[in-house]
Amino acid sequence: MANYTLQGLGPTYVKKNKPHSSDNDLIKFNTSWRSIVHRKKKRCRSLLMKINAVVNDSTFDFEDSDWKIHYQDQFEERMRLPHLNDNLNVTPRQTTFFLKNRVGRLADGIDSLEEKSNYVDDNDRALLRVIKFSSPTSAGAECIDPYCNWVELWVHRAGPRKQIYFEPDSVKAAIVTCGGLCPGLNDVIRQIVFTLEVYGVKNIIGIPFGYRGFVDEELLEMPLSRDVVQNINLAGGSLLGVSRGGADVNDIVDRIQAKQISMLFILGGNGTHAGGKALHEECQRRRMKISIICVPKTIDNDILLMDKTFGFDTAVEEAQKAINSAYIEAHSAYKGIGLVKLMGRSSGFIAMHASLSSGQTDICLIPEVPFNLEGQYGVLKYLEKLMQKKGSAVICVAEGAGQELLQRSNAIDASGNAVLADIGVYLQQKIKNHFKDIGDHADIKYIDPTYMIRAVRANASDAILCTVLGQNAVHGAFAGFSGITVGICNTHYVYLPISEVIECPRLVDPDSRMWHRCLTSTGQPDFI
Ligand SMILES: Nc1ncnc2c1ncn2[C@@H]1O[C@H](COP(=O)(O)OP(=O)(O)O)[C@@H](O)[C@H]1O
Ligand SMILES: O=P(O)(O)OC[C@H]1O[C@](O)(COP(=O)(O)O)[C@@H](O)[C@@H]1O
Ligand SMILES: [Mg+2]
Repeated sequence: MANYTLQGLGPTYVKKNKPHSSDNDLIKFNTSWRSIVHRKKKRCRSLLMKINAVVNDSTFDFEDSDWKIHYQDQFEERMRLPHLNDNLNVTPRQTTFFLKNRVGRLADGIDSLEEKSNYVDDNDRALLRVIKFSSPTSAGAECIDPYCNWVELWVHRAGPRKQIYFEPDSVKAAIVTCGGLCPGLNDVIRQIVFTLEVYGVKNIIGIPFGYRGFVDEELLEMPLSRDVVQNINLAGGSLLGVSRGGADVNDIVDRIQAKQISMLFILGGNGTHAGGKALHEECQRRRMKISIICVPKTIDNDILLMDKTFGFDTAVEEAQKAINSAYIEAHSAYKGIGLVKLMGRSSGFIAMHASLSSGQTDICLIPEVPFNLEGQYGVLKYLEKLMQKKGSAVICVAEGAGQELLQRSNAIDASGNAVLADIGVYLQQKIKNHFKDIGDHADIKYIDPTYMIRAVRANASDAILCTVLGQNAVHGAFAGFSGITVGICNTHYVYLPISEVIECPRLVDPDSRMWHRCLTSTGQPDFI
């Protein structure tokens, strides 16, 4: 039987034998596998891409009875959490974070307290993925080998450890919030401060306006305590302020050294995480005893490996309100079309989820799915049909959608992110002109709720997520980790190395069940 090689994944998959198959089956199987692989390779949108990156540059022989073990070993190595002990000789002490249980009343009327062992062991793990796909053609399948064998992949469980690597008395902790706003920033700041104080930390500061707050002499650090942060979760925004762009890594580390910061909590998205990783590496190079812990923040939900980022749920809830308004406007107008543009520079999660939750979107356009405006199968023709059939229509478009239709400016913002052309205004104009050209009437109501969906305070579900992430960030720092981020994977809270979550933005997978559910709900066809 011929050997065959599956390429294009980074690693080379060598299959020597396939039991119970003819060579013809092999070729067919190979082709379908390859096409899946190619579709997935183009965009770094799936867990599979992440997993395959694990075995980059290596050849996997799936005939080797131990291939799973090798694969898992490499995965474990990749998910290993950087620790202060990697290049410093630091000894731990017993934790100062106690969970006390009231067990009874003593004779003198005083409660007796018992310390419970509710700590997380460094060897505790959470399962990264939980579906066992029986074939590469199963919807949304993420397979490692051509037969889609089940491979358990574990990541590190977050939480308080019995041993800690800092004396709380001598800790100076700093918090900084970078990038754009996101609901829940204040909730995370608040929980970090609370938890630090429970450990016994007294010296806590806030760095104003993102990374630039380290180096701009005019920006003063803000002392933080339970009293200061007590009610900040009642408002949106960030107590500390945010910014894009900013400062040189070396300058920031100089300032960290000068300020004698020993724990740094960085709240931000993929850009911020890239900065956090660079800061961690520079601090390591200088052999500084500092824990740098990131907390992923973005309404776009574009961070790899995690179920979701905080702020996303709230943003979707707000976005849904805009879609509801667009529907009411469109439905009440004579031949009304409601058009809503939502954030999502490279990922369409907000548009997809808001369309699903509102149930009122007829057309959802996201950056991950190309579409034509003109032509027999284009959006405009479909819109004509909708108007004839229903008398009104609602379109939800993500800001990064259809950029190829627009003139690019090559402009970038202070952080180096591309400044996108306005697809909302462009669509509004195109629709208006189209209906005029065909001699029909269309009353377009355009809503751009951009900043309204992220300036609000966190909803209940995000507030809980922020609480857990904020607390776990502090536990991670005391456990001596540095260069890590906190997240939620399959409903469990975990620590991940920063490098693993920012290789590329997480994207909506057009082959996923979620996108297909969105299509089922809107009823829209392919626009290609
Ligand atoms: N590759 C990088 N290395 C170091 N710092 C970065 C990098 N990318 C972005 N930053 C910094 O991180 C901060 C936030 O980045 P930005 O992309 O605006 O937001 P987000 O973190 O939400 O993606 C900015 O101060 C920016 O200068
Ligand atoms: O106007 P700003 O502050 O640059 O924010 C706009 C950007 O905010 C986002 O919603 C989120 O971006 P970040 O995750 O980088 O903060 C992008 O989709 C959008 O392009
Ligand atoms: Mg970003």
